[in-house]
Amino acid sequence: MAEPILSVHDLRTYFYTGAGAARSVDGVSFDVMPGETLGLVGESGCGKSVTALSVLRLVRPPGRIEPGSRIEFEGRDLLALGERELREVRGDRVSMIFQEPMTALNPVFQVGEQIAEVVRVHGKGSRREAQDRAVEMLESVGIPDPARRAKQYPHELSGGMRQRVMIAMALVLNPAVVLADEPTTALDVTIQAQILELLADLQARLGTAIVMITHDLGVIAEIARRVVVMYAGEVVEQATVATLFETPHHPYTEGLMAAMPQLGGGMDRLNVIPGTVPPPTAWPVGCRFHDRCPYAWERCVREHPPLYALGDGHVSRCHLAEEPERRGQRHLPLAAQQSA
Ligand SMILES: Nc1ncnc2c1ncn2[C@@H]1O[C@H](COP(=O)(O)OP(=O)(O)OP(=O)(O)O)[C@@H](O)[C@H]1O
Repeated sequence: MAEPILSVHDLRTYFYTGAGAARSVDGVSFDVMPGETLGLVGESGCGKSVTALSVLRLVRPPGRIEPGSRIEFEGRDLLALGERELREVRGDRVSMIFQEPMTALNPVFQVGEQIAEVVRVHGKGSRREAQDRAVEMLESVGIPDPARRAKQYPHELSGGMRQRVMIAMALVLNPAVVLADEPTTALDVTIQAQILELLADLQARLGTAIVMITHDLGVIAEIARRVVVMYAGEVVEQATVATLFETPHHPYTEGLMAAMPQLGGGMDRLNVIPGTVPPPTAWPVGCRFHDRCPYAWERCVREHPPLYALGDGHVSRCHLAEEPERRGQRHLPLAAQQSA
């Protein structure tokens, strides 16, 4: 079996705010294999973005990656690298695509120049070569008339085009891993499908591993092979996409699935998981999902579940792994529903 290209091990990223330590990422581990697409899914506030920012060490104070966390990339410990070595990895070997290209692109530079700059900063070509490379890249992300578009400013492009520019920028140095943080959320559905297709196509051509961060299981179903489900700063389930969709184990995953719009399902109200993600300064004791869980019992309030192995790499942070007969029964009042 191949070695992972990226290994995140027991990652803890805390923010030291006035309200106490926000344990936004709280012991997260997962591996990314070369060339694969791994989905990272969960509701807003579960710690997905902070996980990605931590991998690139872009977390700023009052945020801090806690001692004991380990991030290995191509066999090197990213958390031990000096600033210079880190800059060589960032953008070159590991890059990121952000949700909102308007904030990630510089409004006062032509888009071609911005892509060329990435090439130059990493010493991968002269000014001229970098510009040619930028135009080539714009063409490969499906931008028509790329030489002309390269001379335009971000505000002159549509949202979908800007996202293509971001993708071009993230891929120009042919990185081994791309962290894509909700890259299609701000786009309408048709453009969203085109961008996902583009990413899948580029990945097949370039062999890049993609970590696709999203709150949308539909996106995961379309593009990923394996999926990591996050809740309240932790991994709560991990499986192949096929296993997760056929036999989800964690009640949180079940809830996310029930909330997915069904094809042809009309305008019926979607099932939503009752309650909200608690603030990271006050994760519940026991299972962090217990007050929103349809099956929780006393043990869930007391005992924080470990990641139970269910076979074939499927893991779930739920005591149902040991007491499956409890599924379908509710033993505690559903606090969030009562207060609603
Ligand atoms: N700079 C910061 N200071 C304090 N808390 C922060 C900071 N950045 C993130 N957090 C907190 O960390 C938690 C996790 O945020 P994160 O953005 O990773 O969630 P997410 O799952 O990616 O959600 P979203 O999809 O909304 O980005 C949130 O509760 C957020 O408030």
